[in-house]
Amino acid sequence: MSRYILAFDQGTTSSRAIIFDKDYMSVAIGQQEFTQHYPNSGWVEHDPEDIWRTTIETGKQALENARIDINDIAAIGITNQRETTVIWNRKTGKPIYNAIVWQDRRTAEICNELKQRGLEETFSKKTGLLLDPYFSGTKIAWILDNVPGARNQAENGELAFGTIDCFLLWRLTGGKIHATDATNASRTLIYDIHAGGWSDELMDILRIPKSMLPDVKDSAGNFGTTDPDLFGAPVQITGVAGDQQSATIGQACFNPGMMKSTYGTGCFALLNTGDTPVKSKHKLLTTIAYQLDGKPTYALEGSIFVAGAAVQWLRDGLKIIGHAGQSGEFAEDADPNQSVILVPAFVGLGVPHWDAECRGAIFGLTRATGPRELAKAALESVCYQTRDLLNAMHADYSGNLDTVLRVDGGMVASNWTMQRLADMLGAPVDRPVSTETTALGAAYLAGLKIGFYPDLETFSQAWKCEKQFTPAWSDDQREAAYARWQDAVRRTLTNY
Ligand SMILES: Nc1ncnc2c1ncn2[C@@H]1O[C@H](COP(=O)(O)OP(=O)(O)O)[C@@H](O)[C@H]1O
Ligand SMILES: O=P(O)(O)OC[C@H](O)CO
Repeated sequence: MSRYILAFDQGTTSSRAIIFDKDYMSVAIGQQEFTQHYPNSGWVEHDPEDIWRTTIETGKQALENARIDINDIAAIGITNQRETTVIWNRKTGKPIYNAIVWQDRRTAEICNELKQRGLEETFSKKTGLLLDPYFSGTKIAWILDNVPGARNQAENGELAFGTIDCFLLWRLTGGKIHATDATNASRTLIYDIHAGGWSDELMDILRIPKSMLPDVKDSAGNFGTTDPDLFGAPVQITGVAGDQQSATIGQACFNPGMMKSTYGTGCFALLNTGDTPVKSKHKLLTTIAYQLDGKPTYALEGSIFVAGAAVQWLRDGLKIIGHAGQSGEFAEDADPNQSVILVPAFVGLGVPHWDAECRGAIFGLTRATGPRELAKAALESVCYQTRDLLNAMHADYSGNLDTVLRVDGGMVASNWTMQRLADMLGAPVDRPVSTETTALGAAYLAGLKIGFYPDLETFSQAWKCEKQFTPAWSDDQREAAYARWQDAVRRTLTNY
C-alpha cells in the first residue's frame, strides 16, 4: 500500500514538490526558484520550459529527500499560480510564446476597449470577474493577435490553451490529457461559473476558438496518469486546484463565513460563501472555491497583486535587506515617529480599486527616512491592503463572517507583520501549524479522490493553530493609521 501523496505547488516565484503522509504532515520538500522575465514596463513572463523543468526536478528532489520510491506515492495533486496563460502546439507540445503571468498588465488596452463597448457586465455576470488584464482571457487574445501565424493555427485546431495546472497535466501525461479543474477555469474570463461550462458568447467576444480549451473537471477527479518515464513508474493524478483555492482547502475553510488569506508574491483572501455565488458591490471577485462531485462551492475573493513582492523589492531592487526575514527585524527598529506610507502599486492596484495603470508611490519621506522605515512601510502596506479587502468582504457578505482570519504563505513567517496585521484589522489572526497549506490542499484533494484521506469534516478537525496574534492597538490608533493609508492610495490612483 502506497503511503504518501505528492503535491506539486507551482508558484509565481518557485516550483515546489511536497510529500505528505497519512497524517497530513509534510515529510519532504523539493524547491527551486526560476527566472522572472520583465520584457517591458508592466509585462511579466515565465519560460514554460523553466516551469516544466523545475516541476520535474523538484518532484525527484522531494522523493530523494524523503528516501522513498515512486511506488510509495499513491497519487499526485497539482496546485498552481492561477490565470498565467500558456498556449502550445498540440503536435510538438512546444509553447508558442512565453507564459504571460497573472501580474502582467499588457492587455489593459484590450480591457479598456471592452469596457468602452459596455461589455463589463456581460463578463462579470457570467464569470464573477472584472475586465482586468489579471485574468487569462485577454492574455489568450493577445497571444493569438501578436504571435505570427497563431490565429490561423488556433482556428485549425493546432493549438491548446491552458493555465499552469493544465500545461503541467498535458506534459505529465505525455500529451494524453488536456484538462483543468473548475477553480482554474473560473479565473479565465471565459468560464460561466453558474452554468458550469465555457461560455460561447465570451469566447466569441474575445475571438478564442473553442478547440483550444481544456475539459473542465471536479477538483478531486481523474486527471490521468503520469508518463512512466518521468519518475520511473506511472502515478495517478487525482487532485487539481488553483493555489488560492487549494490554500482555502488546506486551511479547512469548508463552512460558509470562513476565510483565509495567503501571503505569497501577492495576497489573496477567500471567503467561503457555500453554494451561493455572492455578487460583490465592492469589486471583489466571485469565484469557485472547489468543486466536488459536480457541485461547486463558491467564494468571494479579494486579490492584492503585491505582498511578498514588496519584500522582494526591498531585497532585489533597493538591496536594503539581505534576505526576506530581515524585513521584520528592520521594521521592528524603525523610527516610530515617522509615518512613511508605501503604496506598492508596482503593477497597478487590485481590490477594491482595479486601477491597472497607476504605479507605486511613497509618502511621508524625510531626511531621516532610511532602510528601516522603508521596510516597515513595505510590510505595513500588506496589512493596510488586507484591511481594504476585509472591509469589502464585510460590506458584501450578509451571512455570519468569522472574525478570525486564517493566514498562510511565505510572508506569514514574519511575526512582526502578523502582529501588525492583527492590529490593523482589529481582529485575531491565526497561523496554522502546517504552513504548507497550499500544497496540503492539493494533496488532500488527490487523497480524497482515492480514499487515502477521509471526508472534509474529519480533515477540518485535524487543523491546528500554531500561534494566534491578537490586536494590541486602540481603535483610535488603528483608524488614524488607516486614514493615512486611504489618503495615500487616493493620491496614487490614476483618476486622482
Ligand atoms: N520572513 C519573511 N518576512 C517577510 N516576507 C517573507 C518572509 N519569508 C518569505 N517572505 C516573502 O514571501 C514570498 C514567498 O512566499 P511564497 O508563498 O513562497 O510565494 P509564491 O507562492 O508567490 O512564490 C516572497 O515574496 C518573500 O519575499
Ligand atoms: O504564486 P502565488 O502564491 O503568488 O499565487 C498567485 C495567484 O494564484 C495569482 O492569482
